[in-house]
Amino acid sequence: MSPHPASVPPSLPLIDLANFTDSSPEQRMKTAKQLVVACQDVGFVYIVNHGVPKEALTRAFQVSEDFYNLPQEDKLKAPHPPGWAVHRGYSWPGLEKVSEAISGPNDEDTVSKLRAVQDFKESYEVGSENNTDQPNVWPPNDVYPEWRPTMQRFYWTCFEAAKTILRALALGIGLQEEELLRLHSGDYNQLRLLNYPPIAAKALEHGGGFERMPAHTDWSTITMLFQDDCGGLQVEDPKKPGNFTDVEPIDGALVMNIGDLMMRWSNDTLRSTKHRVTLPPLQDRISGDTGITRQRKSIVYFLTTDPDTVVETMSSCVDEKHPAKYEPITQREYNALKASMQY
Ligand SMILES: O=C(O)CCC(=O)C(=O)O
Ligand SMILES: [Fe+2]
Repeated sequence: MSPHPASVPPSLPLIDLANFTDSSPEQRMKTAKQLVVACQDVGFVYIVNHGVPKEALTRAFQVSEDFYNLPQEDKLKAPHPPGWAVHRGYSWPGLEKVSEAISGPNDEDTVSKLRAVQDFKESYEVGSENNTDQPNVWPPNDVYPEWRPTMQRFYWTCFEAAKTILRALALGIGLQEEELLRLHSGDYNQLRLLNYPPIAAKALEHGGGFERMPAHTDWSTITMLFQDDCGGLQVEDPKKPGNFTDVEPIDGALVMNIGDLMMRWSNDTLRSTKHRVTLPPLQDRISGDTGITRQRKSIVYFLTTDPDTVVETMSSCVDEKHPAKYEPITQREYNALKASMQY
């Protein structure tokens, strides 16, 4: 698939961050406000000139590809620890979901094709080496020596770019420019390398609601997402719940979205919107006569604050008509609260 053609308007607002970094104070403020409006309306925005160098991104995707091409037994040498308290290392969800998805024509042929393509996604999560709450999990060095240094470097490359976004958001929402960044040391972010293996389209089509990744909101303050040119990411239309719009890949653009924590601190002014990953658009869906969809890769960078810093509702989002809806909270308390709501 070729990248989104320039003649077609993108499905989300698009911000050129060069208008924030290299321009007059008026232009900076205008861009910051545009970013905030997009985050209020949709909660999702394309950003170009985002500051992640193209070579660094190409390299991260290449190294990710090489890692996922390793034999499974090698990938499993860095397993995600059991349970959901720690988000590190390699996650291989197994075959079960695929077999659950066969609620359509349950013929032998379909089943064996599904087994051949295995699961919806695999992922690998990386944090800062300074985060003792969630120590990194790495494979032994001889498995793929490039993996660890490349991903460690890329983690911080993403944070550098994120700083500009946090500055623009703060300014646009009426805070001091450094106010949001001050809450993010960078040591509590999460880099997530995702691989969606080729899958028989039937697994999803007859699966009664199964997706490559089901609809969810992000737990982060903000998320930056880089996708390859496959497509399949969709965002819920905030005005029409249940309706999802394609977020087509745009060459050179990242997709930024607001997470639950930022929504809370902004007194629900900024929107944490549901999104999911489904099949690529119809024209790109099937490869050959086997009915197998393309592989998809994405790289996600979740930002969050330091776990024990108390964060109050942003002063600029509270007035007589809009009293603060939420108590001050730390990220650690917030995560515990969310987990208790889920179980
Ligand atoms: O792969 C994608 O495009 C989306 C990933 C995502 O939403 C997530 O990891 O939270
Ligand atoms: Fe997400």
